[in-house]
Amino acid sequence: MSELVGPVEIVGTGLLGTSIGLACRRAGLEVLLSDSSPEHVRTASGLGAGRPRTDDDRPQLVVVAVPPDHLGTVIATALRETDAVVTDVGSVKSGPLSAVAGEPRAHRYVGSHPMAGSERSGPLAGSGSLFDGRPWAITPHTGSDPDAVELVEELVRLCGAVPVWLTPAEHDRAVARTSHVPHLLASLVAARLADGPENHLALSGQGVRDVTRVAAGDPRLYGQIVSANAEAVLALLGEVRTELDRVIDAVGSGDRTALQGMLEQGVAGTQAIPGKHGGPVRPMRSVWVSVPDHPGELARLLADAVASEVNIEDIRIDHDPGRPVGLVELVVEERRAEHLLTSLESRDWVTHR
Ligand SMILES: NC(=O)c1ccc[n+]([C@@H]2O[C@H](COP(=O)([O-])OP(=O)(O)OC[C@H]3O[C@@H](n4cnc5c(N)ncnc54)[C@H](O)[C@@H]3O)[C@@H](O)[C@H]2O)c1
Ligand SMILES: O=C(O)C(=O)C[C@]1(C(=O)O)C=C[C@@H](O)C=C1
Repeated sequence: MSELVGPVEIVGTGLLGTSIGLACRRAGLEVLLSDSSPEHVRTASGLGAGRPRTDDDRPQLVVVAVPPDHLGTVIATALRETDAVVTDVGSVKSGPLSAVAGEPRAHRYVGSHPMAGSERSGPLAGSGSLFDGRPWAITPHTGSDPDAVELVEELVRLCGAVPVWLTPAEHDRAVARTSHVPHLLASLVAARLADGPENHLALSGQGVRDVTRVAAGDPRLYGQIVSANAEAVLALLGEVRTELDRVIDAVGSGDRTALQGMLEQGVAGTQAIPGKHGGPVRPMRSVWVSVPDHPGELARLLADAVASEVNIEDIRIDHDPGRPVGLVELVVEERRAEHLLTSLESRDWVTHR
């Protein structure tokens, strides 16, 4: 049984690399940082994600967190220049594997992919709690050393994530469905807003923000991700095209039954997404609270929610700078929502039922 004692080297100190560095430091491991941008290494070090790697360092585990186009080269270099186990966190797994397959050192390589991130890039977007409770795919290849797989599993658990084992090919089909096609469709919807008249855009509510958030991600990064998974993405885009034609027909002909059938499939899709911790979906409900735009009010609301002994599963803040009051959405288990509402109201919060 291999034990992760460090040092852990992180190549690529952007959003993902810095977040992993912070999580490893939190667990007391020594973390070595490198990046083609010295400025990113400086920033990540300053944030407490580790220290710059030197030539004398001997990492136990190398985590490659560079953009997809560079993964293969950087993984191969790490295998050649160290004795370490090497993993990467790239969003597509077949490409990096084919870059090292057949190499004598490939037994030390185990691919992985945390299903956590953000529409932001770079070290300043990093967070040590990014992976808490999130699925993190581990995708060993047939030649992966079992000790190397165990070490990567330890990294995943140490970062607070939940390991999910898949083959590289199955992983790529899975993320085409859960990440890459959703991203493309979010971009298509968001693009319809770019030149929208101002008085139309003034009516942007939470719905359009929910549907388009990921579309703000770096186009260069997502261009590389989607291109690297073209086959699986294309198969699903073909399905979407067929369905889009059906929607156009149903709306155009006023076929309410067909339209409703399509919307019902959408409801079924949202219900198929597992709960945050990987278990079955627990019904959730949003509790809306008005929060005055004064320093400390949000902290007071959260303290009152904690005092109500209700677990907050998610929180969103809708704050229009022109308004003196922000609207905070607390997402809680449905069965606890009424208790939270009553408890907050008894503490003089204005809720929206
Ligand atoms: N953004 C997400 O939500 C997310 C989530 C899971 C996995 N990923 C994957 O993680 C990887 C990193 O993504 P990110 O969002 O952290 O990107 P990022 O742009 O924030 O960081 C990438 C870092 O890699 C550095 N870099 C680029 N080429 C390099 C090279 N050849 N050698 C060393 N450093 C190099 C860049 O300077 C940058 O600091 C990608 O492969 C991506 O597919 C991203
Ligand atoms: O939460 C987000 O912002 C993300 O887009 C994260 C997300 C995802 O689609 O779930 C994006 C790409 C990664 O490869 C993994 C995770």
